[in-house]
This record gives sequence, structure tokens and C-alpha cells, in this order.
Amino acid sequence: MNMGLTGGIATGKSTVSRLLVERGAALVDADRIAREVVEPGQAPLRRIAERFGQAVLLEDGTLNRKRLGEIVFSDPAERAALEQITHPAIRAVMKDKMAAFEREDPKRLVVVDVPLLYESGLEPLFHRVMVVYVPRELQLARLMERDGLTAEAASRRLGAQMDIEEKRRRADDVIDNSGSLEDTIRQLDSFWQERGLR
Ligand SMILES: CC(C)(COP(=O)(O)OP(=O)(O)OC[C@H]1O[C@@H](n2cnc3c(N)ncnc32)[C@H](O)[C@@H]1O)[C@@H](O)C(=O)NCCC(=O)NCCS
Ligand SMILES: Nc1ncnc2c1ncn2[C@@H]1O[C@H](COP(=O)(O)OP(=O)(O)OP(=O)(O)O)[C@@H](O)[C@H]1O
Repeated sequence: MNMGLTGGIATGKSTVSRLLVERGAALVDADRIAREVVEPGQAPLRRIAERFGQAVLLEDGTLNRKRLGEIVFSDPAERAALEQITHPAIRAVMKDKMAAFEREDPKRLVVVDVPLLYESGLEPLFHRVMVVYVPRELQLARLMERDGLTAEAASRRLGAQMDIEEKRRRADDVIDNSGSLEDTIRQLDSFWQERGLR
């Protein structure tokens, strides 16, 4: 069985995916794939430099993520241009990795952490979708704290994504990560048992 894992930025997807892996799940991480497809030598990085200019590269030829983030999170058209370059490559690698895990052990839960699952309409790829939820104010506070962003910059990133309440409504399973880590662990243990996973 596979399961899409999503939520908003900084709601706790990495935290939850780590807990699922500890219980035996296999993990495919779209954020990580997104980094791999823009490594030097990969076609998407070349196309990004052509579209956004050499200023989005660092001296060693790697992507200046901070600079590109400032551009795309303040302008939806620029963001769409970046997604047009990177998303097809991310999706292809993601599907390959999922298929490889499913072939290897069809009974194992394959968790696919995809921040933009709903925004990109990827529900049909998954048997079920789990949303990691925290209320918007807490999401903003954790994002500012973790990434050292101002309230304004953090709000802009939230504004680039579907509202977390809407994601919660669409989910098959919801993990509420607004309490303590122990609280979240309890919810995952129930999920694991109810679904008879091993
Ligand atoms: C713009 C980039 C360079 C900024 O890099 P940075 O290191 O600051 O952020 P990082 O990649 O760790 O992403 C952090 C979070 O931002 C959010 N985010 C990233 N890209 C987007 C996007 N296009 N739209 C909305 N939210 C996004 C996600 O919640 C993600 O988990 C980078 O996010 C990127 O290449 N984005 C395009 C690819 C993509 O869509 N990735 C996310 C889904 S797979
Ligand atoms: N239950 C919790 N209590 C307190 N802090 C938490 C809890 N869960 C996660 N955090 C913190 O909140 C921040 C965001 O969590 P995490 O990095 O797991 O989110 P994410 O959804 O994977 O983020 P991104 O969308 O950027 O990949 C981190 O700094 C993490 O340590």
C-alpha cells in the first residue's frame, strides 16, 4: 500500500515521516528529489539559469536557493515558471521510487512526502492521503522559528500554498501535530494498529 503524506509548510511532515519510517514504512521524499533534480549537471538547473538568469546560481555553479526562493515566493508567475521546469522531473523520479519500493515488498507501507500534493492534483497516485495539520497561527510561528523568517516572509510562503484547513477537509487521515511530540506519536500508533500494518 502507498500513502501520500502532505500538509502545509512547517506543519510537521518530516517529523511524521520520520516516525512512520521508525515503524517500518519506506519513504519517498519529494523535497529531497526536488533538490536532486537541480544539482549541477541536471537539465532542470540549466533551464532555471536560462529563465531566471545567472544571478540565481552561486559561484560554484549550484543553485542559490535563497535568492530563487525570494523571487518565486513573491510572484505567482515566476513560481509557475519554476514549477513548469522542475515538477515534471520531480514527478518522474517520485513515481520510479514508489514503484521500486512497491515491487520490493508489496505489503510494506510506502509513504510519499509531497508538500504540494493537493496543489498539483496528485491524489490519484495514492491509495490514501494523510494530512499533518496544525492551525495556521502555529504553522506561521513554527515556520518563523525554524527558518528565521520575518512574519511577512513566512506569510508569503503560506500564501503560496492551499489553505491548511482545506487540506484537512480533503484528507483520508489527519494527524493533529499541534500538541506535544508524544501526542503525535500516540496518533501514529493508533493509525498503525488500526490499519494492521507491520
Ligand atoms: C524555491 C526553492 C529553490 C526554495 O528553496 P528552499 O531551500 O528555501 O526551500 P525548500 O526547497 O526546502 O522548500 C521548503 C518548503 O517550501 C514549500 N515550497 C517549495 N516550493 C514551493 C512552491 N513552488 N509552491 C509552494 N510552496 C513551495 C514546500 O512546503 C517545501 O516543503 C525550492 O523550494 C524549489 O526549488 N521549489 C520548486 C520545486 C518544488 O515545487 N518543491 C516543493 C514540492 S516537491
Ligand atoms: N509536535 C511538535 N511540537 C513542537 N514543535 C514541533 C512539533 N512537530 C514539529 N515541530 C517543529 O516544527 C518545525 C516544522 O516541522 P517539520 O520540519 O517536521 O515540518 P515540515 O512539514 O516537514 O516542513 P517543510 O514543509 O518545510 O518541509 C520544526 O522546527 C519542528 O522541530
